[in-house]
Amino acid sequence: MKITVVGAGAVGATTADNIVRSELAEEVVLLDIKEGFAEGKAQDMSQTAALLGFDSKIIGVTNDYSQTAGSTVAVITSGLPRKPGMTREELIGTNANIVRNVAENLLKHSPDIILVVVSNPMDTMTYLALKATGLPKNRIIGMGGTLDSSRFRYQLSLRLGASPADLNAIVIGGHGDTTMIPLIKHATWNSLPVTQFLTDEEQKQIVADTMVGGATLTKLIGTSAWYAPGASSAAVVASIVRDQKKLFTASVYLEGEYGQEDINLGVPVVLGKNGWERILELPLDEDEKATFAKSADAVRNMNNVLKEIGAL
Ligand SMILES: NC(=O)c1ccc[n+]([C@@H]2O[C@H](COP(=O)([O-])OP(=O)(O)OC[C@H]3O[C@@H](n4cnc5c(N)ncnc54)[C@H](O)[C@@H]3O)[C@@H](O)[C@H]2O)c1
Ligand SMILES: O=C(O)C[C@H](O)C(=O)O
Repeated sequence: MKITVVGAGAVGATTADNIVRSELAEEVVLLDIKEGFAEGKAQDMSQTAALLGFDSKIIGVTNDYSQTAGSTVAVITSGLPRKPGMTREELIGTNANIVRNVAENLLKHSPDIILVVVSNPMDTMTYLALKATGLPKNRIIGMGGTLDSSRFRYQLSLRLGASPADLNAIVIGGHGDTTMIPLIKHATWNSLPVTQFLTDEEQKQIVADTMVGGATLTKLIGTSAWYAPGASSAAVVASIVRDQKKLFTASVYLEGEYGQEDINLGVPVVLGKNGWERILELPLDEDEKATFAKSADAVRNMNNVLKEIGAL
């Protein structure tokens, strides 16, 4: 099996590193547009094999899509990251054309490919990849909710003094500072509702800190994060290539689910060898439904920009 990662920058390289360490495929292809960059990163990672004991091969290529031929999955991380003070949405002008071009090139060489889109603004980039390639909806997956849910579990773990692994908590909606929806009423600590152990004030703070998780790191680091994004992308790939049927929040094309049409938005899905295989409809209360509809409106406005800038 072959897995391709496009973009050998912070997130792409970390994703590839997690994939080879976990031996998710015999061959991993890392592709970047910058001459020699992916080759260098791939060589560096290959030199950890003797220490870490993995057998996966990783090769780096400069914009040569013929080397990606026959990939089962590709993760698209190419494009600009935000700088402190920016929103993810401000990246659309540069990233839309990059993502469109990359998705089309991947498909030319791997007609059965499943695409995992990471580049921001992620929900809109996922929608663009779907519309540009015409791939069946189940084979286009936006990675954002998996990361946001992991950050949500981190925030809960800090307040509760609990292990993040004992916490079950998901974030649905858009992958934006104001569009994500951490579902605290549905979150559990080994099946006990976390709301039993937290004041209203604490719950509000956890939700707010989760929503600005990416912005907080961008301010601290000077560019956006990569360790948790890379681990999240690799976890999504693992569930697909190992047919694990794990439940993740991912940005998928909605056709009536959650009251939404013609939009990619984060909802709980089962990920397996066919891509996203099933959407789980959660029983949302009226407040949550209204917040989800508002999140959809904001993402739809971004999708409309694709036409204005000629990307769709
Ligand atoms: N969805 C998420 O949860 C999530 C999480 C983190 C980052 N991101 C997004 O991922 C993207 C990458 O972030 P990063 O920190 O790795 O940035 P980065 O600048 O470190 O890496 C991006 C890489 O893309 C490459 N690139 C640009 N155009 C290309 C093209 N046409 N073909 C191939 N490669 C190309 C660049 O040369 C660069 O190496 C950003 O848009 C960022 O906002 C999303
Ligand atoms: O915050 C960003 O811009 C990058 C990414 O979407 C993240 O959440 O880390």
